[in-house]
Amino acid sequence: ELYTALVDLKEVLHTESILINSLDQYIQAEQKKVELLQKYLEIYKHQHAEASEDVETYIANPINAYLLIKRLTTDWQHVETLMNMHMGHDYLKNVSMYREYMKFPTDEDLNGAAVALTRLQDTYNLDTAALARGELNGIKYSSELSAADCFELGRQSYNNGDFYHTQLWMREADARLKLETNKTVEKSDILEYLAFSTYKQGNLPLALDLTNKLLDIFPAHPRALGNKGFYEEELQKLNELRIKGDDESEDIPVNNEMMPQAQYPERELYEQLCRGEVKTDIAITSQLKCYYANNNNPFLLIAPFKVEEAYPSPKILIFHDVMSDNEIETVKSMAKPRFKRATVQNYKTGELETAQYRISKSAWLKDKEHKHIDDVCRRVRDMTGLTVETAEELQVVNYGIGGHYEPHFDFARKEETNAFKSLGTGNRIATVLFYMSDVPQGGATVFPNINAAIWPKKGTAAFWFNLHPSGEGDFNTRHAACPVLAGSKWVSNKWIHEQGQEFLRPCGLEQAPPELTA
Ligand SMILES: O=C(O)CCC(=O)C(=O)O
Ligand SMILES: [Fe+2]
Repeated sequence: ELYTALVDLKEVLHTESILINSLDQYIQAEQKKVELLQKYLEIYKHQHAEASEDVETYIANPINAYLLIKRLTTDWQHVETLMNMHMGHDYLKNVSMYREYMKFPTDEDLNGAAVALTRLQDTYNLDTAALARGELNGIKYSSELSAADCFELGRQSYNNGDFYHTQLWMREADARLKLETNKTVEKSDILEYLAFSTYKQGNLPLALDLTNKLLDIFPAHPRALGNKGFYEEELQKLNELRIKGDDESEDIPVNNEMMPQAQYPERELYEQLCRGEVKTDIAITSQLKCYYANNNNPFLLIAPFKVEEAYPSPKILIFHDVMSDNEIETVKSMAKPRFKRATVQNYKTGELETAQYRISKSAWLKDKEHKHIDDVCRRVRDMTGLTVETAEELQVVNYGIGGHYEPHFDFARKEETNAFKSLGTGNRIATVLFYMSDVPQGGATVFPNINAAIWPKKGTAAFWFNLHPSGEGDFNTRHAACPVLAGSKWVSNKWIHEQGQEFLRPCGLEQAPPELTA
C-alpha cells in the first residue's frame, strides 16, 4: 500500500510526471492526425462545392474527372487509414511497459486514502464543506474538490458500508455541483447514492423524497422505481404501527445525522486529546519541572540533557535536542528502502498482521549498521541510565495521510500470547520515542488515562517506563498516535527490555519509578 506512508507518495508523483508526458505526446500525435484530416476535409469540400456549381462542366474536364476519382480512391484510403489509426494504443503500451517500474496506487490505496480522510473528518471535527474547499482547521492547504471528487469520496464510503460519510459527501457533491459551470458529475447519480444511504441511516421519508427527485430527472429509472415502491410500503407499515400504538408513540425515527458509534470506550476522550481540547490538569502541570541532567555521565557535563517533565506518574520525560538533523537524515534514508506496512500482534494467536487501527510504514535498523544509529542508541542509554544491550533494534515509522495508531500498550499483557517471549529479554520495560519531524497539524502522542498529550517536535524524545518497578504493566501508559492532519510524521522507537536492568532500576513493589539524577 502506498497510502500508509508519505514517503511512497513522492514516488507516485514521479509516476504522474511520466503519465503527463505520455498523455501530452499522445495528444500532440492525435492533433497532427486531426489537422491532416482537416486538410483533406477542406480539399473535399472545396472541390465538391466547385463541382456542384456546374456538374456537367466540371466532370467534362479530364483533369477534374481524374482528381475526383483520385479523391475517392487513394485519397480516401488515406483518410480511412488515418481515421483507423488508434494512436492511444501505442502510448498506453508505453505506459504499461513502465508500470512495472513505476509506483502505481491501487484501488485499495484509493479506498485507504478515502477512509483516512473520513477518519480525519471525525477525529478533528472537520466541516465537510471546508474540507472540500481544501481547508484544514481554517488553513487553506490544497486545491478544492470538485463535485466529482466529493462524489468519489461518497462512493468509497458507500462501498465500505459507511452510510454516514456517504451522506456527508454526496450532499457536498450536490452543493458543489450547483456552483459548477462545467458539471463534473450527474445530479441523478448523486441522488441515487444519497437516497439509498439516507434510507440505510433510517430516514425513510427523506429517502423517498430524494428518490422522487431522481424520478423527476429519470422517470423510468428502474432502480429508483423499485426503491420508491419499497420505501412507500415501509412508510405505510410504519404509519399503521403508529395508528395502532398509543398517542405517546413518537415520530418516525430519524437518525441520519448520527455519527457512527464510538468503537471503543475511550474514543471520545482520545479524540478530544488529539484536538487539544483536553489538557492535563493544572494542579499536575504546575508541579512539573524542567532541568539539565547529566545522569552521572562525566561525558555529558559539557552538554547535559535538557529535560522537561511532561507527567509525574507515570513519569513521562521529554528530552530536547537529542537527535541531530544529520542523524535524522541518516535514519530516514536507511529506513525508506525497507519500509513495510506496520503490523500489530494478534493478542490471541500472537501472529503479526496489518490492522486499520495502526496505519503507518515502519522499518528496523541495527545499531551496527551506521555510526549515527549506534550514537542514537548510546544516547538512549545515557538518557535513561538503562542498558540497551537487551533493547530492540531502532524502529523507524512514517505516517501517511490520516496515519495513526489507536490506544495501545507497548508492553505485553499477561493474557497476551507474547512475542517478546521468544526474544528472551523480558517485557518492554521502557519506551523512548524520538520525534524526527515537526507536524504542522495533528499527530500528537496522547495518553487517554492521564489526559496527557505530547506534540511532536523535531529532535526531541519522549521517555517513560511501561512497567511498574514490580514488573507489572502500568496501565496508565496506554497511549496513541493521533491521525496526522497535515504534514508528514516521522518517529523512531527504542524499546528497552527488562533483562539487564536489575541493578539499574531495582525492582520493588513501590509504584514510583526511581528519579533520574537531576
Ligand atoms: O507515533 C507516536 O506518536 C506513537 C507511536 C507508538 O506509540 C508506537 O509505535 O508504539
Ligand atoms: Fe506505543
